[in-house]
Amino acid sequence: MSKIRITKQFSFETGHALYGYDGKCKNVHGHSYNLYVTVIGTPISDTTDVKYGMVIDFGDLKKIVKEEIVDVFDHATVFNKNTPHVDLAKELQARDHNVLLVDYQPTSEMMVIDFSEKIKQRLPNNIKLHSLKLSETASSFAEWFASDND
Ligand SMILES: Nc1nc2c(c(=O)[nH]1)N=C([C@H](O)[C@H](O)COP(=O)(O)OP(=O)(O)OP(=O)(O)O)CN2
Ligand SMILES: [Zn+2]
Repeated sequence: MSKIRITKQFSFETGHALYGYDGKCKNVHGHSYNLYVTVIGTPISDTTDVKYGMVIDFGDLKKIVKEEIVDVFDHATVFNKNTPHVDLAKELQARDHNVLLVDYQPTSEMMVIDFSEKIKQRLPNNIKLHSLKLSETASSFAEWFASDND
């Protein structure tokens, strides 16, 4: 049976700031992120399986990505916890804001690496993460490919 790639798109609104950056993105601001998740596998060939003909049910993929990423990042503001922004984060958290402290500079590149690790650990053994595309503006995106990183 052929290997097939399937893709599901997700969107979420997230704030961030790039501490130490030499441009406007050092300021706290937000993006309407789009995330394209592509997995690869063989469509189920067992005619008695309720998932017959599917690599993975889009709904099952949605559940994984929603729990690991969308529900965590949507309407949160992301700061690098290794920078003085941690003080700002603590102040916001004390005022009941949804703040996410991460162990990296929250660029598209670093976020997509983080997302790849989170999604990979939730996929069934027979399904492989093929690639991710994360766009933060209409003209800017970062991509992760398993083939570049295995
Ligand atoms: N390699 C990266 N460069 C920049 C990132 C990033 O994640 N990776 N992020 C930013 C800012 O967070 C912000 O996204 C600005 O990006 P940019 O595409 O420059 O946004 P503009 O609105 O200026 O884009 P135009 O569509 O060209 O107006 C900065 N750099
Ligand atoms: Zn930005």
